[in-house]
Amino acid sequence: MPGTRPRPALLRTLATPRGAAVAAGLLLLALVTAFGPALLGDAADTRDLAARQQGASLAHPFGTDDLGRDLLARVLVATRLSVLLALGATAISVVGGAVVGIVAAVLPAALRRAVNALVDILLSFPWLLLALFFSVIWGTTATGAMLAVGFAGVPVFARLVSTLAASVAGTEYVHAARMLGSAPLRTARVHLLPNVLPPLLVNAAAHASVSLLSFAALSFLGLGVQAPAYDWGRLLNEGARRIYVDPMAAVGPGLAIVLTGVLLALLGEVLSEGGRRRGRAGGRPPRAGTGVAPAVADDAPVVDVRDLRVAFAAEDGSLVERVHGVDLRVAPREVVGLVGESGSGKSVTAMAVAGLLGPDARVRAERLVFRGIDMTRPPSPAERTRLGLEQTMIFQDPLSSLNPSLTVGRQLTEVTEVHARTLRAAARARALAALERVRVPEAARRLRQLPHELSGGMRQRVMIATGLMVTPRLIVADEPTTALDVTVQRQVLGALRGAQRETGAAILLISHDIALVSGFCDRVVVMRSGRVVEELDPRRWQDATHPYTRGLIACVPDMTTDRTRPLPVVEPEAPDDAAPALDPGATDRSGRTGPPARPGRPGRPTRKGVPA
Ligand SMILES: Nc1ncnc2c1ncn2[C@@H]1O[C@H](COP(=O)(O)OP(=O)(O)OP(=O)(O)O)[C@@H](O)[C@H]1O
Repeated sequence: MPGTRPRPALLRTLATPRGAAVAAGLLLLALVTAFGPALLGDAADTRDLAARQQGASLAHPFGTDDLGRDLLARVLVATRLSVLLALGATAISVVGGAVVGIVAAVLPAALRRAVNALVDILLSFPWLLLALFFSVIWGTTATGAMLAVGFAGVPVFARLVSTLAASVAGTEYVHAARMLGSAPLRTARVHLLPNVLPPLLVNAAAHASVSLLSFAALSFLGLGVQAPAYDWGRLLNEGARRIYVDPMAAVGPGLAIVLTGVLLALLGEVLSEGGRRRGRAGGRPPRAGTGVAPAVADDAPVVDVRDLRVAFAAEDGSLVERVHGVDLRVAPREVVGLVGESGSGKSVTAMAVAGLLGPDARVRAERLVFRGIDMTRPPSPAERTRLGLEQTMIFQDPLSSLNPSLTVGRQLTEVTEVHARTLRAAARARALAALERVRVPEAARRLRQLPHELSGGMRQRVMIATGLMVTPRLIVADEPTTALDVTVQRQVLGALRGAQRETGAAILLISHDIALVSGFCDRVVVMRSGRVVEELDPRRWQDATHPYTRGLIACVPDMTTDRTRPLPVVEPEAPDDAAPALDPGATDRSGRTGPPARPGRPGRPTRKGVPA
């Protein structure tokens, strides 16, 4: 219903029949665990030699044991020890695995490989075998068995956490948070944990079921809980001796183990279902914040690039240059279009300007300056803050640019928290105004929603709204409308234009669509194979001199185009085999010096269908 807040995903999942059954089962299990020993302790321990080894009856549904004690009462009382030991073992596995996984993720590559290799070796052993091995080390006590089962599960979670941490750490939004100067602990808390925790919890619930079974197995073998204490494994052991005479003596504790195991496994599925309902994505959150006084004169170029060269390491370790000496200047408030076929180096050029190329990129330039900041070297903390406040990036896929686990409002207000320490209420009011200005309907409700709950066009407008949280000097829009239909494209471009007028920012609009760029930009820079081939005034296409530009323009149909004939095609360029590689003095974004230069082959084709 419009205007009402949607129920959290987990609540919606619990409202399903399976969710409700799991919730009821967990409640029952919790009640028996909490109150079983107090309510049934006497019945479970009262000996009645006259009634020893009885079969199932109304008075004793599971029968009695060797000393005439009621087996149903004993199974119920054993719930506490069985469940708590399984949960304890699971906690050891999860915490131990998380520590090993996170430490492995931050270790230098060689050590990380060593830890991962050890984890792989441990994972290749059958789990119960590992548990038996550890139980010999820790001794045949209940605590020893808990430690054994717990430690046997550590490699499982170590592998899971290191994989999750590595995948989240490589996302655009974590990269952006680092660029904003967010402290490592804050980045871990705000971006890593919320994305790593849900899959970790899902796996922990499912793993608790395995721990329960393993624990029962150890106790059954006499390696777990020792007399006079008892858990389900021990009761099963005692009952198994009489299984052909009184089957219920073994079936009773067996049922308790199986039902609880199924319940915990279903809990994992319900949590996982809740996670799926929330949707998933990766990406980069907005750069936002409050305006700061510009550190350079307002009429100085926003972007000043001369002879920019960017290379990446090929698989054989050689460096392959992808951008070969690009010159680019963007004046304040200027809207510059960067067009060219796929792989022509548009995005790499823009990412170099924004300082967002990863450590695998080797950047060299005579000049690579964003508003007085030299982008060829790592920024100082003050420069990092300015970059966070003065640049806004809008990518093609907003779903991958927004943190899937944070609400729209939280992401819009992020930088105000990091840099400006604005009060949360003030930041939210600003975020609401920003959403309204880019015409996001029901802005107040949208602030509370997660990115996947918005349409593609709306997400893109949220990205543009992030630019309105600050006073950006440059908005880099990398194919911002490619994934959208034509009507929504117009709305998004309108929002972008509005944001530009309001903030006075310059725009670098990247597109392979020369028709779109010509209607939007003051100037168009045409790129091919990592080089700028021509710069044009979009109102004077007829002045284009380069055959490639002329070819691109000829491919755009107009009202006079003969629809019976195929559109012209731009001929592909010969592969750039002779691409020069960087010299050893080239630096990557972290200031490291590059390896010796060696020429190599470009890895991607340089041509894609020219836009119609
Ligand atoms: N991290 C990387 N490692 C290796 N090569 C890369 C990397 N990033 C980009 N490249 C290469 O650099 C070249 C330019 O890529 P870029 O993404 O800038 O092209 P583009 O013009 O933006 O194309 P598209 O429109 O398809 O995005 C391509 O050959 C690409 O394969």
